This record gives sequence, structure tokens and C-alpha cells, in this order.
Amino acid sequence: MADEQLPAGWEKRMSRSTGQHYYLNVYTKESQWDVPDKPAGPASSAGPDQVQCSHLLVKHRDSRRPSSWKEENITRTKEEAHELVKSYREQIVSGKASFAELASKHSDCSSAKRGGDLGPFGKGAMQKPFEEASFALKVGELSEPIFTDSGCHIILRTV
Ligand SMILES: O=C(O)CN(Cc1ccccc1)C(=O)c1nc(-c2ccccc2)[nH]c1C(=O)O
Repeated sequence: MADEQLPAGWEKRMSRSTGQHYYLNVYTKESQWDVPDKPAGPASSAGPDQVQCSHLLVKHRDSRRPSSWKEENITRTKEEAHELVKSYREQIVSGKASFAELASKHSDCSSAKRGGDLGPFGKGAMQKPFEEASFALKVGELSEPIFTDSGCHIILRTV
């Protein structure tokens, strides 16, 4: 397809070994041979009024619970947390690292163990800033940094 429109987050690549085209999700690093007309992520039980997202949370000393699986007592400032989240976002967007890789290493949320995956959720389940950012994303899209009482997040909508 000459001027195919790909869903957000997908790029057309050529296989060095076979010369065939394939499609790469630049955020999740998933690749597939057919045009990505499916949601950029594993099918899930997300209902019509739900989204499925992964997130990377960096807490700070003013977070509601400044402690995590990574760090007993989190002392970084809110500004330092924001800088870290911006650097992680840049690594993901530039293709240097995948979302799941950075979330599993650096997220202060317990979902780090699942590459940041939160599963499907509807309205009313999450803190308002998180919900609003999640529902504003297209499938495969990565949010700008957002703040909740828990800390600073980037969110990847997967379904
Ligand atoms: O805010 C608090 O008082 C404590 N929390 C809430 C929490 C704690 C454990 C599991 C899930 C949520 C967190 O700080 C927190 N929030 C999140 C969170 C926030 C927004 C969306 C998804 C997860 N994760 C965590 C966590 O420790 O793992």
C-alpha cells in the first residue's frame, strides 16, 4: 500500500533478511507482518466503555505513599520525578527502549511486574487526572507526563 495510514505508534519496516515489509509498534516493540488494523496490543476483555493501559509511575517525596517495591523511602523531588519521566518517554519515542522494558525496571507501581499493564478499566476506577489522560489516548498512543497524588506517570493505551 503506497500511502497507507497506520494506527498511532506503528511504523512500516523492511526485514533485512527477507526484504519483506513488516510493521513495528514503536512503543511496545511488537512486530507483525500484516497491516496493523487491530488494536496495538493484546486483545483483552476491555468492554465498550473501558480502555486498557500500561503506565510507568515515578514517585516523589510528596507522593501520597512515597514508598514502592523499588525503594523503601522515596526522597526525590517532584521536579526530579518529572525529569526522569520525560527521559523515559524520550527513550521510548526514539525507539531506544520499549515501554514494558522501562516500566518493569523503573516504575514505582506494583504493575511494574507486568511491564506496567493495568488491565482494562472504566471511568471511576482511577484518579481523575489518570482517567482523563487514559481516555483521551488513541490505541497505541503514549501520553505526555501527568501527575496524580501517587506521582508522575506516562501512560500507554494498549486497547
Ligand atoms: O496512592 C496511594 O496512597 C498508594 N498508592 C495506591 C496504590 C497502592 C498499591 C496498589 C495500587 C494503588 C500508590 O502509591 C499507587 N498508585 C498507583 C497507581 C496510580 C494510578 C494508576 C495506577 C496505579 N500505584 C501505586 C503503587 O504504590 O503501586
